[in-house]
Amino acid sequence: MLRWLTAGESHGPELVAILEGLPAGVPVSLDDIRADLARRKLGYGRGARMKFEEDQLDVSGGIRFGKTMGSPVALRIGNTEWPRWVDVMSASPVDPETLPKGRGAALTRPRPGHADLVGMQKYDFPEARNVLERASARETAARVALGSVARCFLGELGIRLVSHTLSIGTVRVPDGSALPSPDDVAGLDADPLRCFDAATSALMVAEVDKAHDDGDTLGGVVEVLAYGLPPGLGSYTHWDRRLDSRLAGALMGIQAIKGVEVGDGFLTTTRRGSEAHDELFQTAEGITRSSDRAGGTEGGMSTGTVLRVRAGMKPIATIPHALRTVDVARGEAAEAHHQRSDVCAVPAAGVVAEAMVALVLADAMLEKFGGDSVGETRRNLRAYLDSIPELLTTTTAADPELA
Ligand SMILES: Cc1cc2nc3c(=O)[nH]c(=O)nc-3n(C[C@H](O)[C@H](O)[C@H](O)COP(=O)(O)O)c2cc1C
Ligand SMILES: C=C(O[C@@H]1CC(C(=O)O)=C[C@@H](OP(=O)(O)O)[C@H]1O)C(=O)O
Repeated sequence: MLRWLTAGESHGPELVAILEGLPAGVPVSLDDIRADLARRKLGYGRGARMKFEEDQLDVSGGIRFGKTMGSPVALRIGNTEWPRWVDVMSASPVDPETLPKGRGAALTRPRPGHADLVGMQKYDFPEARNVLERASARETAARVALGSVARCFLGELGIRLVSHTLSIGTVRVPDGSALPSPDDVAGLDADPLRCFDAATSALMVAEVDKAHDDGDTLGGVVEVLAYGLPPGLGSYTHWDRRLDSRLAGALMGIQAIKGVEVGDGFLTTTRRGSEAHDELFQTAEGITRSSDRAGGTEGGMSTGTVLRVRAGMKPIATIPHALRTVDVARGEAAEAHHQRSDVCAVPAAGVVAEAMVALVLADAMLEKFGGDSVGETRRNLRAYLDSIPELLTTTTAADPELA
C-alpha cells in the first residue's frame, strides 16, 4: 500500500511531502522531479507568481545515491516568496499592528467560488487568510513532486504517462483527433496550452487573451493517458477497490476540478449499447478490442489497453473584474478581494492530474504485485502476465481495423 501526505501553506516557508510504501531500488533523479515541477508552472495564462516562484526542491529522506531506500520518501519545496511573508505567516504570535498594510490586511471580502467563506465558518476564522493559504493550489507542487517519484517506479514496470489539454473555455480539440503518446511530452510542454492540436492551440491562446482583456478567467478539460498497464489493476469486488473510482477521487481532489470522465465518459451515455462498447476479436497475438471507448477499464479493473481519464476544471475564482460579495466585517455589499491570480491554469492542472494518476496507479500496482524491492515487484508482475492462459491473453492496443 502506498500512502502520501502533504503539508504547508501557499506563502509559508515551504511545502512538505511524504510518500510511504515505495519499494527500495527505484532510480529517482532529482533533476526529473525538478523538471516535473517546472512543467507544472507552464501554460499560457498563468499569473505573475509563476514567473518568479522557483520550487526549491530538497530531499529529507528515503532516497540515497539516486535510488529509493524503501523508507518514506520525504521532500521539501521552498517557497521563493517566503522572505516577504515571514511576519504575515509567522508561526509565533505577532502584533497585528506591525503587519505590512497590503499582505497583512484582514481578508473579509470572501471570493465566491473559492474556499474563503465556508472555510471561515467551518474553522471559526474572522477573515480568510488561514483558509486560502491551504486551499490554494500552491499545494499541488508537493503532489507533482510525489507523482514524479511514483512515475519513476511505474517507469521501472514499463508504464508511462502523458497528459494534454482538450479544451479551454469553449475552444475544444475536434472529436477523433490523434491521441498523444509518452514520446510527445516534450512537444506538448513546448505548446503554450499543452494542446496536441496546433490549430486548436492557436485558438486557445486567443481565448485566453480575450478573457485577460475582459478581466475574466477560464476553465477547461485535460486528459491523462497511461500506457503499458497490465490487465487486472483494481477490482469489481467492492466500490472502493474499483480503479475508476480511485482515479475519479484522486482527480476530483485537485483544486477546481468539478468533473471526471473515464474513456468517452458522458458521450457514452448518448450512444446505444451496440455503439458504446469495445467488441472483442481473436487475433494471432491474442484477444483484441476493436475500439477504446471504455478508456482502459472494465468492471473497475484496468483492461491492459491505454488508460484514458479526463478532468474538467472550473474557471479561476479570483477574477480581476471582481464578483459581488459581502464584507463580513461590516455586513455590507462589496467586491471580492483580488490581488493577483491566474487567468487560466488548465495546462498546469494537466500536469497535476498526471501526478495524481501516477500515484493511484503506483498504489494499484503495489496492491497487486507487492515487493520490498522494485526487482521483486517486477518479478511478480512478470509471473502474473506469464500465468494468464493463452486463450485469455489480450493485446495491449485496440485495433480499429476490426471495428
Ligand atoms: C494549478 C492550479 C492553479 C490555480 N490557480 C488559482 C488562482 O490563481 N486563483 C484562484 O482563485 N484559484 C486558483 N485555482 C483554483 C483554486 O485553488 C480553487 O478554486 C479553490 O481552492 C477552491 O476549491 P474548489 O474550486 O475545488 O471549490 C487553481 C487551481 C489549480 C489546480
Ligand atoms: C502559487 C501557485 O498557484 C497559486 C494558486 C492560487 C489558488 O488560489 O489556488 C492562487 C495564486 O496564488 P497567489 O495569490 O500567491 O499568486 C496562484 O499563484 C502555484 O501553483 O504554485
